[in-house]
Amino acid sequence: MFLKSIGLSGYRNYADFELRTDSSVNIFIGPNAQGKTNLLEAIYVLALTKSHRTHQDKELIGWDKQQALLYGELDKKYGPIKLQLSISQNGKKAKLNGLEQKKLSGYVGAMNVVMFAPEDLEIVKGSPGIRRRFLDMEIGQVQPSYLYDITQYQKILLQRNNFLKTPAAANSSGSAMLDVWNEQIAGYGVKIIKKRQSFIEKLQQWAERIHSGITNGQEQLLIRYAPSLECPPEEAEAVLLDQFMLKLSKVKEQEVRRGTTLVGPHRDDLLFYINDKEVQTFGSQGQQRTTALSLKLAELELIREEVGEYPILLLDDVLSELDRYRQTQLIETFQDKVQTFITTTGIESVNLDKISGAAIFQVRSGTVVAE
Ligand SMILES: Nc1ncnc2c1ncn2[C@@H]1O[C@H](COP(=O)(O)OP(=O)(O)OP(=O)(O)O)[C@@H](O)[C@H]1O
Repeated sequence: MFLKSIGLSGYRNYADFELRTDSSVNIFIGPNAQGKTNLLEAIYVLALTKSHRTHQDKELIGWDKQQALLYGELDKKYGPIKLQLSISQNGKKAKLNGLEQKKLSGYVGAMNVVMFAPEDLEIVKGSPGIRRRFLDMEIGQVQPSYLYDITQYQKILLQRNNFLKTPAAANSSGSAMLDVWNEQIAGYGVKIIKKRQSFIEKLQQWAERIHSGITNGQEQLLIRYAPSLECPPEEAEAVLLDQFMLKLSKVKEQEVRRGTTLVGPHRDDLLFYINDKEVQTFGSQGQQRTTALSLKLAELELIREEVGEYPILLLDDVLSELDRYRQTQLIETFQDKVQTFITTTGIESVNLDKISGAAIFQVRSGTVVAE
C-alpha cells in the first residue's frame, strides 16, 4: 500500500499541515523536538487510531486546540481509500471514503503500518504489559475480530476485578455472580489465546529466518508464547474453555483474598531466545536491538501474508542506532517494495548510497519543507 498524502490539523505541534508523499522512501531531517516523531506518530495513529508512545489520546491534540484531525489518501491493490480520523475530548470518530464507521474496529485495518522506534527495545527488555500491547496492536490490525474480543475481555475483567474487591465476593450469592463472569471471561479469553498463539507461530517462522540473515547465520532466534493458561496448539477451543473454568475455580479463594483476576490473557507473556539463551536476561544490547528489528521485519512479511500487500514502514530515528551492515540489511528489506518513512537528526547517519529515489524533507517547528 502507498500513502499518497497526509493532512493534519491541531495535531500536536502541527496546526495546519498537508504533505504529498509521492516517493516510496521519504526521509525527514531536523534537530530535536521539531516534530519528526510527531509526524510518524500521526501516520501510525491515522492507521491504528492509537499512538505507539502514549495511551492518552488527549496528548495528541494541539495544546491550544479542541480537536485533532488527521486525514490521508491511500492507494491499495484494490483501489484508493480516503481515511479520516478526528480526536477530541469526547472520543474518536473515523471515516473511510467519507463514510463514518460505527465502530473503530471497522476502520482499523484499512491501512496497515509497522513502526520501528527506539522504544521498541522495550518489547524485548521491558515488562510483559509492553509485549501484550505489542501483540494486541499487531493482531488487531490484521484481524478486526481480535479487537472486539480484547475490548470485551478488558471490560469484563475490570468489572470482575472491581467485584472481587468487595466483601460480597466472599459469600454464596457473590459466588454465583462470579460464575457468570467466569463464563464470559473464559469465553473471550480462549478466543484471544488462540489468536495470539497462531499469530506468534507465524511471527516466529518469519523472525527466525530474518534474524538468521541479519546475523549471517550466527544466531537462531526463537519466539515463544508464555500463556497464563497451558494450551497445546492442537487443543480445541471447547477443551481450553473447560481448562480455563477449572483453573478459575481452583484460584477462586486466592482471587477473593487478593481482589484481582489471576488467570487469563491479561497475564500472558512472550519469550525470546537466541541460541537457546533468553534474550531479556542474557542478550547483549546489540542482540536485543537486533531481536526487536527481526520482530518488526517479520511483521512486514506477516501482514503481507495476511492482507495481500506490504504495510507502510515507519522508521523513527533507528537507522543511526544500527551499524552499517545492519542498516544495509534493513534498507535492502524495504527498498523497492515497502513505502517507508524515516526520521533522522542528520543525513550523515543514514547510508544514503544504498537508498535510491528518496524524497528528503526538512522539519522545523511543525513545518515540513521538501529539499
Ligand atoms: N499536544 C501537543 N501540542 C503542541 N505541541 C506538542 C504537543 N505534544 C508535543 N508537542 C511538541 O512537539 C515537539 C516534539 O516533537 P517530536 O517528538 O516530534 O520531536 P522530534 O523532532 O522527533 O525530536 P527528537 O529528534 O528529539 O525525537 C516538542 O516541541 C513538543 O513541545
